[in-house]
Amino acid sequence: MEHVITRAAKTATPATSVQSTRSEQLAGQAPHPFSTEDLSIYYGSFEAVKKVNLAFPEQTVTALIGPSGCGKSTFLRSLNRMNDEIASSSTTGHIWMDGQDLTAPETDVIKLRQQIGMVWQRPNPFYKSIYNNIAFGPKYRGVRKKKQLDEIVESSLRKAALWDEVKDRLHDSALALSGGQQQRLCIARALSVQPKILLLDEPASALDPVSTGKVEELITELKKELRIVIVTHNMQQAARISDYTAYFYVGSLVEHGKTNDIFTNPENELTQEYIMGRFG
Ligand SMILES: Nc1ncnc2c1ncn2[C@@H]1O[C@H](COP(=O)(O)OP(=O)(O)OP(=O)(O)O)[C@@H](O)[C@H]1O
Repeated sequence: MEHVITRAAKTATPATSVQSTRSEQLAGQAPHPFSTEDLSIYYGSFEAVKKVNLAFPEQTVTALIGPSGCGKSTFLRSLNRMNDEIASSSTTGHIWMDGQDLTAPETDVIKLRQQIGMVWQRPNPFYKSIYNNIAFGPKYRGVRKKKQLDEIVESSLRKAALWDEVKDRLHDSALALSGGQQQRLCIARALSVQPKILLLDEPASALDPVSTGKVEELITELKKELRIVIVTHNMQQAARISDYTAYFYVGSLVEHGKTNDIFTNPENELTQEYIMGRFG
């Protein structure tokens, strides 16, 4: 059974992280199937993310919100070890997935990034055909049979709600697609290797309202199969699509709880100010 997620105390300040540690919360229990424990992330000696404890329940969307520079993207990128690519970055604490500590040096990060897919703010399709964008990951994993690849391409594009728009031009360049279609293609590409978790870093911020709506619908559909973690500056979007919201401020997790509670009755004054300011 997944552990209950606590909300932060009303009076605490972000400087003294308001989340209790997992050892306090969950003494004697196994780690949550996908969670962080006292996760800190540094650039050199600068602590960009401070001892964050956060759990992501199955079949839910968690929105990470907060002012610019508060560590949302850094935290998100660390979940599949993408932050390792930044030379000055280092991590303390733990990221748990199914009992494994993903921060362990022996973690196979290539495999990990198949299990925890990521979609960036700006669509970044490969300079390849639509088909080959999707088939790339499965081929890399050893799928060779054309029939099997065809099936993966179709099912991934269907899941990303793009199949009907591209089924007659699968061998055209992916770069000929609109921005919104390219972003759904990037989601389909992440889905092609059957991830358990999808990380989305402001996936709709570069899109027009119609494309944004399609991506939001897609997220709501995909959460039936996946855990989704999304960074967004768009409060309406967070309120529409997420089940849980985590508010970050200068690297600390200030408050985390059910989205409806966070938006209607935030416990921490900082959350309240941010949400009122952004919503009002
Ligand atoms: N590659 C890097 N090297 C050094 N410092 C970095 C790097 N990336 C981010 N930072 C710093 O870490 C802190 C958190 O940045 P991050 O991008 O995670 O914040 P964010 O909340 O996602 O911001 P935004 O909403 O503007 O995208 C900031 O002070 C930022 O300047």
